[in-house]
Parts: sequence; C-alpha cells; structure tokens
Amino acid sequence: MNDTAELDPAVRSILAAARDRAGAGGRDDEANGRDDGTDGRDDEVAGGAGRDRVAADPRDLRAAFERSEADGRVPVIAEVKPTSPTTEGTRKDDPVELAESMVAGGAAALSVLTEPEHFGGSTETLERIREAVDVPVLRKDFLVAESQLDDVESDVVLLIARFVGDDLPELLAAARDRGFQVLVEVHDREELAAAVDAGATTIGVNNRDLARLDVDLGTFESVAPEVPDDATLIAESGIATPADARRMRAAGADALLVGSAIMDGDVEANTLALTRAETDTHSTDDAPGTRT
Ligand SMILES: O=C(O)c1ccccc1NCC(=O)[C@H](O)[C@H](O)COP(=O)(O)O
Repeated sequence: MNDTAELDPAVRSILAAARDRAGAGGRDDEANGRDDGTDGRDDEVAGGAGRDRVAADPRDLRAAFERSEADGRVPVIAEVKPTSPTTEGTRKDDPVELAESMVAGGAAALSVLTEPEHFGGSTETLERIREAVDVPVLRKDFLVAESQLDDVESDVVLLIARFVGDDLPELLAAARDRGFQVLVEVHDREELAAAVDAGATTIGVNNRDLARLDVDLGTFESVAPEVPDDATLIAESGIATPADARRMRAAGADALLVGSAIMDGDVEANTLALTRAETDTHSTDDAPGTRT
C-alpha cells in the first residue's frame, strides 16, 4: 500500500520497520549458523536477497482444525505474542514452554510473532517452537516483499491485504511456490473481495482496525457472510472469553486466532477455556489475568 496516512502511528512504524527489514534482505543462513541443508531451504538462491529460497514442508492447517472439531475442541490458533503496541509489559517466559502449554491446552495450531521491534518476536523463536511441537505453526509478521518469505520456514504465512495492496496475487503465488499455506487477512468487504479475487482460500477477518487499533467483534460478524463457503474462515483479534469464542463460531468462524487473552496469566488454562468453550458451557467467562 502507498498511503499509510490513515494508519495508527504504531502501525505506520511497524510497516516502516518491515520495509527496512525487507530492504536489508532479512536474515541469512550465514548469520544464523545454519547452512547445513536441514532447514527446509533449497540450494537455489531467492531473487536478489542472496539467501536460499525456502522449500516448506507444511503441516496441514485445515486437517488440524478438523482434528480439533472431531475431538470436541474449538479450533484455536494460539499466538505466542510476547508484547505488542496494545499490550502493557512483556512476557519474558521461554516461548517454547509457552507454546507447549498452548498445545497442552488443546490449541489446534500456533501463531508465532517474528516481528522483532514491536512484538518481541524472532525467526529463531519460531524455529525452536516448530521443532518442539507437532501442530501447524503460522508465521505472524508484516510481510511486504517476496524476499521476506525466505527468512524462515513455517507451515503458514500471513499476508495482510491492507499492507500488500495490489501485490497480493504476486505474493500469494510466491508463498505457495515455496510450499507455504497462506492466511490472507482482511478487515472489510473491499479487502475481502481483493483476497477472493487473488485466489485466497484461507481467510482471516481481523476484528482489530489497523487505523485506530480498536477492536470490534462485530467486524467479523459483518464480513463473514460474504466469505465464500469453501474458504477456511478464521476470526482474529479481540477474542477474550468463552462467550466471545461462541459468538465468533456462531457467526461462521472455522477457527479462532487468539493472542492477548491466552498470553495473560496461565497460558494452558486460558487455552483450555477457549478450546472447551462449546463443551464446557459452565466455564467462567471472565477475561484472563494480568501479565507478569
Ligand atoms: O496486537 C496489537 O497490538 C497489534 C497492533 C498493531 C498491529 C497488529 C496488532 N496485532 C496483530 C494481530 O493480528 C494480533 O496479534 C492477533 O490477531 C491476536 O489478537 P489478540 O487476540 O487481540 O491479541
């Protein structure tokens, strides 16, 4: 996208940092001491960045959701999100332990922030988590250039329609060429139309408005009816309680992407409360506790 004026200043800063990282060529194998041919990268060099091109061998996201459903669990993508522009403080526990607790709480998949400057994430963290768990792992970052796809292997990558604009079809193809499953995030009907035109099959509706950073679960309810039936549909952001989870599911969500409400307090218990939202309807609907 060219016009960033309408975005919240924190989001403009996130986008500027993403462009800087893309321009700098991201990380490479030499810098990471991982040039051993075991990290899912082809020997072929990816366009311009001087890095190996990722060849992802992904764990199937849709199948993971189906396993959750079959097991009576709400399909939840639990997000390892140490901090964010809308969060007070930083969660400093070992992210691998947090990820394992999320899986123990029934998470169907994980989302791992790799954005370093505003979310405390890293590609190294994603690699460690992906090695430690057997569920699909979404790389949550703000990708704006093809070269960033070669930063690290994951099962799924995120493309945010608002950020990539007209480049969406090209980036979607580039991600699929590398073997990634792709979650295309939208916030309104116009972005949804662009995602569908580009051929997106896994669509996330973000309840967080990137212009003001406020969250409204009504966003999902208003956009979801327009999503094609054969798409996998994910409700993102602002889901804090089992009642919220049931509300998003009633509006058509195949899965929920949850960060803050899981990261605040006891990660396993918080995940369990959401994955059991449809079976344990006596559970408390209180929001989780505060971050330490
Ligand atoms: O979470 C933020 O503060 C944020 C700020 C600016 C841009 C994006 C942001 N979040 C990205 C996300 O997509 C969320 O981490 C994810 O949907 C989970 O949201 P939540 O459950 O509300 O933590």
